[in-house]
Amino acid sequence: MNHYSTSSIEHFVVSARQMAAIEQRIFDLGMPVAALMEKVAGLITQRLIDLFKGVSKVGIIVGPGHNGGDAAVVARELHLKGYNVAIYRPLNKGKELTQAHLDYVKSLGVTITNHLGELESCEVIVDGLFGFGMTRSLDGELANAVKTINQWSIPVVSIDLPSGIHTDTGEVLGSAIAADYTFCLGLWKLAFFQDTALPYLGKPTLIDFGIPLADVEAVVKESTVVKRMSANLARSLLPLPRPLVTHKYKQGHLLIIAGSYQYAGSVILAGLGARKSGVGMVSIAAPASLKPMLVTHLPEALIIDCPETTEGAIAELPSVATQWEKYNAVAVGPGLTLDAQSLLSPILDAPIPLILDADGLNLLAQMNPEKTLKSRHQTTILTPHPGEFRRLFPNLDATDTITKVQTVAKASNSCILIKGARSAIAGNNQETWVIPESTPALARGGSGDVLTGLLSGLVAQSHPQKLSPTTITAIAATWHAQAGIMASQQQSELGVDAFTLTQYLTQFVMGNQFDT
Ligand SMILES: NC(=O)C1=CN([C@@H]2O[C@H](COP(=O)(O)OP(=O)(O)OC[C@H]3O[C@@H](n4cnc5c(N)ncnc54)[C@H](O)[C@@H]3O)[C@@H](O)[C@H]2O)[C@H](O)CC1
Ligand SMILES: [K+]
Repeated sequence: MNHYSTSSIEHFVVSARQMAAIEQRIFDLGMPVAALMEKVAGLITQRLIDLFKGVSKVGIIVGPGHNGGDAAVVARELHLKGYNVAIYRPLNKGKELTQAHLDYVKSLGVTITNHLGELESCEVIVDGLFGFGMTRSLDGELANAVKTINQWSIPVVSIDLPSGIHTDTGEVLGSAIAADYTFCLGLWKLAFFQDTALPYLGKPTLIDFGIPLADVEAVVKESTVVKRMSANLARSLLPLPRPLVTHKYKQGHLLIIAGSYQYAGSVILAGLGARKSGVGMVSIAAPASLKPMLVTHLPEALIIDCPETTEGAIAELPSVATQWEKYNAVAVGPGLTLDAQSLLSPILDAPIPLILDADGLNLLAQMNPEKTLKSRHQTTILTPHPGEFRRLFPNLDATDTITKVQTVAKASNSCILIKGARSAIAGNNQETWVIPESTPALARGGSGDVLTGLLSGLVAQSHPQKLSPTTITAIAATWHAQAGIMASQQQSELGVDAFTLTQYLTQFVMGNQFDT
């Protein structure tokens, strides 16, 4: 673990297999299974009571495994507190502990039915059908029940995961409960950071039931660790510290190679993103005709005029733009167009960190990306959206974003960020990060250019913490997403144009209203 604080429960993201192993370790050390279930269900019950004040009738769905066991204990506790509880149990079989809880709750007089209709008059439904033990697709009657519940307008709280969602990939297995709230138990599961699961999760929260960190680290250190870059964690690492005695070139010199006559604004947006990163110096290599405009918008930047093609793309780079010893990082891509064809090859030889986005990625897609990237001797960071990613790696056999970034990072010896509602990042050392929040307001032209500039500006800065490029990329992605969230809260989703976004970047670093 690094010296900064990722060693807390909320920063780990586990697979179903890892969760089961952690749980097993706890049981092997002497914790009784039933005691853990009791503890977890007590916390779930209290959160339900706090969330749904004034509610009196609660429907509880109890599945065959321990997810159902949790739900049965919740049913008992709510009944004892005076709630009107009805249990829907679609499958007659069940694990022993689950069955024991059901037998007891039945003896207390709680209705247990296999007719879903009896829950239609409930004010809240608790989904304990399946948790991380779900392995097979839902079909037949179970799938129909899930569809019916989704059609009702009764709020649904899922225990651990919405039933039907694959714990790791976030895929819908046949059909899935569309929850309003999901209480994730103990540790965040991978599904919470997969775009496919998002429409089903509702508002996700973690129920920390006191898993000792030592048990988590004992299990996840051997396999791939996935970490969650929360807003608070990103903010604790920003701004990158500057020594008291320094000068602009010691704070990093970033070269941005971007722009064309057609996409002139992309250079400005990348430049504004870089400005907000705190980087010491920015040089911009762009088509010569853009210079007056660039000087107006980015007076602090050094503009390197590039000869243009007839279409207004960069035709070639002047020698000053390839004197790599002058720069600490180079960002390539925004607005280049595919006319800037010959540009990329010499840049790929640059012995400094390279950040590729947009047309930088599209140009790379034409030149055997995996092999090309592998031959580089310095850090390479790619920031594709899913479309660009597919063009780069069309034959990749992986369904979910987290596996995709991990697979490609390893095969290409690079750091990959796939941008989405939930972005994921992996580095060649298999360090993996997920970004827990974003806003659809960021799905807007120019927003990616801002991220490119911001990220590249961070990469160019030397800093005593020596964060890995993968960690830096995760920080930039969270910073960008949180600035978007802040902008949309204050200006509505309509107000989050790329320029406005840049104005919220500093506010995120200074703000204290984010507690995720
Ligand atoms: N460590 C924790 O976080 C704790 C978790 N608890 C809860 O336990 C579940 C996991 O329990 P488990 O019994 O392993 O799995 P499930 O409840 O998800 O159910 C598995 C059960 O269902 C069968 N099954 C799977 N798919 C299907 C299907 N399509 N159709 C029919 N049956 C299916 C499978 O064969 C199993 O029998 C976790 O999520 C938490 O909610 C503990 O209570 C506390 C600690
Ligand atoms: K569930």
